Amino acid sequence: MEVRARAPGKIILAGEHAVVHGSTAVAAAIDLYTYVSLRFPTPEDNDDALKLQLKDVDLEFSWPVGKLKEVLPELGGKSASSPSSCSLETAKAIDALVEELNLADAKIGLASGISAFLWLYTSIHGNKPAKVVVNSELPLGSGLGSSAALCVALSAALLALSDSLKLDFSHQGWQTFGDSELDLVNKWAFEGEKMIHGRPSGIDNTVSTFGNMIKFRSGELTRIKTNMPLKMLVTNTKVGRNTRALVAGVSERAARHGGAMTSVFKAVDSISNEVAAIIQSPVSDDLAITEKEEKLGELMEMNQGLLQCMGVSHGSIETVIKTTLKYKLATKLTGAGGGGCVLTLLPTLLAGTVVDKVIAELEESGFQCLIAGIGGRGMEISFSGFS
Ligand SMILES: Nc1ncnc2c1ncn2[C@@H]1O[C@H](COP(=O)(O)OP(=O)(O)O)[C@@H](O)[C@H]1O
Ligand SMILES: C[C@@](O)(CCOP(=O)(O)O)CC(=O)O
Ligand SMILES: [Mg+2]
Repeated sequence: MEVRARAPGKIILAGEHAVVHGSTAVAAAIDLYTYVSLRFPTPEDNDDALKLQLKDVDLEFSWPVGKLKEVLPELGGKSASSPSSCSLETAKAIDALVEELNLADAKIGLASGISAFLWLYTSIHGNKPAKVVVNSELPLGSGLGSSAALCVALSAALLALSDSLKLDFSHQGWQTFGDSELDLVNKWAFEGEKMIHGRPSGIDNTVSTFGNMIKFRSGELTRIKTNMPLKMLVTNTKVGRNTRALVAGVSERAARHGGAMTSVFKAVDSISNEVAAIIQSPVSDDLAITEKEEKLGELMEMNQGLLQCMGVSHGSIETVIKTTLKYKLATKLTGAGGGGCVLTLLPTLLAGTVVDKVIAELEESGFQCLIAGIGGRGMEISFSGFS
């Protein structure tokens, strides 16, 4: 009896960080996924532990259910159908469990992901023994939303085997949920994101759950239908960073310079709305597409300038911007910044040889490039071993 769930990463086309402060942002799912499989042991397995295997970082953890009952006794009988936030007291108890794992300094960033796992698992399934395996096609901690993809895939797998969803176990292959079940997954995933990011806007878990392209503002999503081909080069600077710290840094700057930062966030809001309008407006011919691409490129550059004002750019990001500018291509960071991934708009009529040259030059500088499919599927699940 096993369920497998997958959830995509994302790119933010406009509005990261400002979206935390109430501005509009535009995001799209990408075709790189995080997978979570969940299996409950049979009585013959004689297994009385909750096990978590994180394949990407080659780590495995095991908590005897007796220990979970002792440390998190109040989580035994929570309702999967009503997502709730982790209390301060429970967060402390979970932190203590994670501290006992003695993670190496280089892997300390994983602690928040493991805490999110423990919170989501015990909230939905109490102290039941299980084996959970996680693996991802996304680079972790690089701005492509691996934290949200993890929380969405985890919530989907946990809910799929809970009593609160009625699902067709006999369905072969990947299937998605109805809108109200997707909503429930999204709400639980947001609670997980809170444990990882501190103060997430909810855009990453929402686009990972529902897929496609979305406009997002103050917790509300509007689906966007693209009316133009959109090709982005994603460059991973491979500079590690931490979303929680970057989000907190922007809030601190906003507290120091309230008036200026309010204007910055307002400008970003206008940029995001204009980006969404351009993407959705109908196109008649190649000339119209070129015009739209030029406007999008300009808006990306403006957004990047404002992200720099927020203090989340980085030398490595500036190097990518300078390199792509030589080819007259527009670039902005995506996600939390401070390193991580950068987006470059690839116009439809741009020659393949130019794209190859840009990629070669970026990779010579030690960066890693990929062209991801944009606006695809959201979260899905698949059952195996049911008869
Ligand atoms: N596949 C995974 N395995 C283990 N931890 C993960 C995985 N995906 C995400 N995480 C958790 O999410 C954190 C990265 O989240 P974050 O800093 O928000 O960057 P991003 O969401 O852009 O990848 C990791 O440090 C880890 O705690
Ligand atoms: C910076 C922010 O806008 C996006 C963070 O994305 P990521 O974790 O860097 O993939 C934060 C948020 O919206 O929750
Ligand atoms: Mg994240």
